[in-house]
Amino acid sequence: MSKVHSTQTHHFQAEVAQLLHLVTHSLYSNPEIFLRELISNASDACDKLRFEALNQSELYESDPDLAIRITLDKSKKTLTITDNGIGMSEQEAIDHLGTIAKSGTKDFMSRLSGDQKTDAQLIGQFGVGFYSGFIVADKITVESRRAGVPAADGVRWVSNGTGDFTVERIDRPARGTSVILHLREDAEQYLNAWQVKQVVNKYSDHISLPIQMLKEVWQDAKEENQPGQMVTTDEWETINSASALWTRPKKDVSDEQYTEFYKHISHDFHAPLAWTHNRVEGATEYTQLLFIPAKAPQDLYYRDSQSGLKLYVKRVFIMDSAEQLLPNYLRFIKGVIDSADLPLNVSRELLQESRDVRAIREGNTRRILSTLEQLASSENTAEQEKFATFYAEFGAVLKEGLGEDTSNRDKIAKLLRFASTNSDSVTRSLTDYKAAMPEGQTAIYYITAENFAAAKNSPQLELFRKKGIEVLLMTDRIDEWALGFLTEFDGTPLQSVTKGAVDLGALQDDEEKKAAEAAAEQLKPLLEQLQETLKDKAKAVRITTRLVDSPACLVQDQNDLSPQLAKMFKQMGQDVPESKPILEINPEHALVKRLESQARTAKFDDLAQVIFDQAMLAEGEVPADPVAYLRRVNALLLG
Ligand SMILES: Nc1ncnc2c1ncn2[C@@H]1O[C@H](COP(=O)(O)OP(=O)(O)OP(=O)(O)O)[C@@H](O)[C@H]1O
Repeated sequence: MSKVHSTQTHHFQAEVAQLLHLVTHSLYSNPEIFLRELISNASDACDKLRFEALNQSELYESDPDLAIRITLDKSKKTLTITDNGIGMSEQEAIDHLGTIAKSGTKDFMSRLSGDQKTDAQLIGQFGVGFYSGFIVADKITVESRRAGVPAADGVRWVSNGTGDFTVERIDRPARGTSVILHLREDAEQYLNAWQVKQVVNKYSDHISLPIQMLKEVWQDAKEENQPGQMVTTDEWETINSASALWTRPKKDVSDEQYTEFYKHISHDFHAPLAWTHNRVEGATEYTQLLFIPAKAPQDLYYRDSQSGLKLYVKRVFIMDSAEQLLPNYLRFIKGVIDSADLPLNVSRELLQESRDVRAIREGNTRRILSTLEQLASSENTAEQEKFATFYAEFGAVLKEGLGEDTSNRDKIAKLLRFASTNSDSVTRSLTDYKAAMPEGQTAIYYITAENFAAAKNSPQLELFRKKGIEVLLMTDRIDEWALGFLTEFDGTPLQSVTKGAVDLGALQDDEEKKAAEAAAEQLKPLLEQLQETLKDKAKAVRITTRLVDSPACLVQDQNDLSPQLAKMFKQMGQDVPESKPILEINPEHALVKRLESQARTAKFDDLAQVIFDQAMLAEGEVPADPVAYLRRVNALLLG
């Protein structure tokens, strides 16, 4: 008894409809990319089947040889891409071919300018996955059956790329998916086998599965004076190299092929900045192909952001995002690891405990850090620019490594770049800083602040400026936390200029020190009165030599958290002990002198509070009671 199946009509998700409109109404500078996209999907579907079949070999049914086949039908004007991968159920076809799940798509859509030419170029680079079929087809039929379900549970999905699509249940004995493109008149060149082979060669040669087409042979004319012609035989021919790209020797892989491969595994539409490809031998054997992307993904800082390493075991795909193979601070790296030692049925839990995995992780880390070091120290401008791009995108993440990866701390520290009082751009390395240190300077000085302006104009830098001592300006949120782990670089201690009392050692002459001591003695009553007035706000009040133009500044006790760090921890939901800053005053400043002269008057209180609040403002912080601050300033202005 044959079942009657109804055809249902569904609407595309709004973003899909928008994308389709774009695909079908733009001019295509690069229509051929549809093949790359559809072959990539077919290859992913085969990888998924292989993985699911590791524990369920019956999913292979009687068809274990995975392949992608392209067939051309000149009379029907169709090009069909068939795979015997995982396939789709009816619901999966509705969900996956009617909505967009891809993470980069929103970003992509937001870049569209409305100008057809520029947008078309963008599509050419980015690819729009399955929907790129509509660049060349005015109708697409997808027929599919999921591995392991009966032939009667096949699905047919049809759309002409406007607002909706239909789905119906069909009988489909073959497992996997066929994407049938009904070619537009202006895309009939893709009925030509030679042309299709060219495109496959260009974009999809790295695919490790065989991509097959029916072999064509030359046939002479049967009658004299008639032209000969190419005829299609019924023998399948593999048209790509069909070996996994990472298994090939480096010299046999071109930059274009590496780039295409990167785009295939990362879904990134930018070319990678750099890659490193090695076969590692020894106690743990594996092949590593690691890419450094040019652009940070949007989810880089999300707790559940996915790592980008695919794990293969002896060329069998095992899993995506094998986060155990890289430390967390290198989570932006994409690539493939193919291990010769791990068991095929390795699970995420097993990976956690494996010695081989630890060795692979360490090997990967070393490689990435040395690749970055090469870019950073290169004489070649293009390479230096690559490093600058890398640093702008991923520098803050790299700093997490100072806390996470003690064994590579020195290597990471060498890669760090900062702005400084001598350089507005983030290009100063600790090595360069050290090399330029004047004699007598015994520490690397830095300041952390909310933003560049607050760092650069901080009163704490006045003395350093006066003495011509360079201070590194750090404005990444993570800096203070990360630098807490870097107490020294190449034997020289790092010292925050906002922590503890200022001690420039040999750089400060004895006279200055003596003058400060004398001032402290003389101003003792003032300091005591200030301390009493500000007891709710300041932990201590003391004289400083670090100020030149400002009356006062705030510093932290050597072991206290800065307000920025305290704020960050609080936002993360952690308990932070309350710590008050220390107010340091400049005995030479006219306002401090005024304060001294008003010591026993009614104005003292207001003046003291204003000086404290202004020191807050100079840090980029808002006074605890802004209205009271304004009232006091106004009273002083009028008085
Ligand atoms: N040949 C196929 N076999 C099985 N599922 C497929 C196939 N082609 C597409 N799909 C399903 O449809 C989804 C959407 O495909 P689409 O190409 O639009 O995006 P994507 O594959 O997620 O991203 P990208 O194209 O960047 O790889 C896929 O994630 C997959 O689940």
